[in-house]
Amino acid sequence: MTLDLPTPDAPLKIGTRGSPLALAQANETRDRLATAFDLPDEAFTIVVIKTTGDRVLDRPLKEIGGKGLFTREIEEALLGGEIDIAVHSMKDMPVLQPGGLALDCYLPREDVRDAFICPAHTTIHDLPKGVVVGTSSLRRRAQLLTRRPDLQVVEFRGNLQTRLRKLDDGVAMATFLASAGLNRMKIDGVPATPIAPEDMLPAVAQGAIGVERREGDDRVATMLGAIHDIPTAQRLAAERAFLAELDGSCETPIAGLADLDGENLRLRGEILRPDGSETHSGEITGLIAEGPEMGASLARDLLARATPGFFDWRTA
Ligand SMILES: NCc1[nH]cc(CCC(=O)O)c1CC(=O)O
Repeated sequence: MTLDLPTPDAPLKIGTRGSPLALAQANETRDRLATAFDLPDEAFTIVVIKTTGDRVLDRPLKEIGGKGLFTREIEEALLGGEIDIAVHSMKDMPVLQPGGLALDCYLPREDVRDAFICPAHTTIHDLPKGVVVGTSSLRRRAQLLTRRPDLQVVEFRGNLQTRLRKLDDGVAMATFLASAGLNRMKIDGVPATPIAPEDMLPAVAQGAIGVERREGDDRVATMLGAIHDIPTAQRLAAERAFLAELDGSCETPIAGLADLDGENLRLRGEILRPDGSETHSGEITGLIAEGPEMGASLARDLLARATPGFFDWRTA
């Protein structure tokens, strides 16, 4: 069977959000496919799609709510045939995809760590008492307040460039960003200090890019198979099973990270109250193949330790 490869006249259409980070991820996907199949860049087109999350910038993410805030419109374009593949930050992806779509191609994972962004200090412990830190992530807010309950947290929406400008303008003294985003955009001069996972456990799937396709699109499935990274898939299988058992999404204070060591996988997980007043963390190690069961089991273990009302804020 010969693979019907895209050409400049019939290019493969790559759907993505329009932020600089999303475009860097789409370009990386294109470059990997072009290299794998020895194709020119012109055999691909990048189609930018605006999502609800991109459109609504004046409200906190948790208020807009709903799953797939950054993905729904892109998935609709995929189902409608306007694009052939969709490139996503796996951190933003719900654990289940809509019917008719498959998300089983992952690029090699970038740095998983959060970075502390602050011109004046290198760790959260050096910040003066009571100063303002900006973040729109409930997880980072809760993890910060666990360690520094004296600090003030303000909502920080917008892409990386917008957030850095807010620091310059003095809206906050520090913020957090995923190291992966900084590395992928190759921007220099950002006052960033990576934070060890022991000090701040990252979000489930942080640093991983997933490429989604239509179910049954065998041509695209074969192409994506050539750029798929199995270790990343093994780690995400455990992390996303952990998330699924907690019924969480990107905007709940949940952290999880799997690492591989030979045949073994170690999964660390953490759940928090948004104000940092209660956290439960744990870890589990086993065979890589058992990652999904380990994820579910660690989640149940943490849930069993949560005091009554731990998750009530979600429906409040
Ligand atoms: N929720 C936004 C989002 N989704 C993925 C990344 C970073 C890149 C990644 O984790 O792969 C970011 C921004 C950030 O956390 O700084």
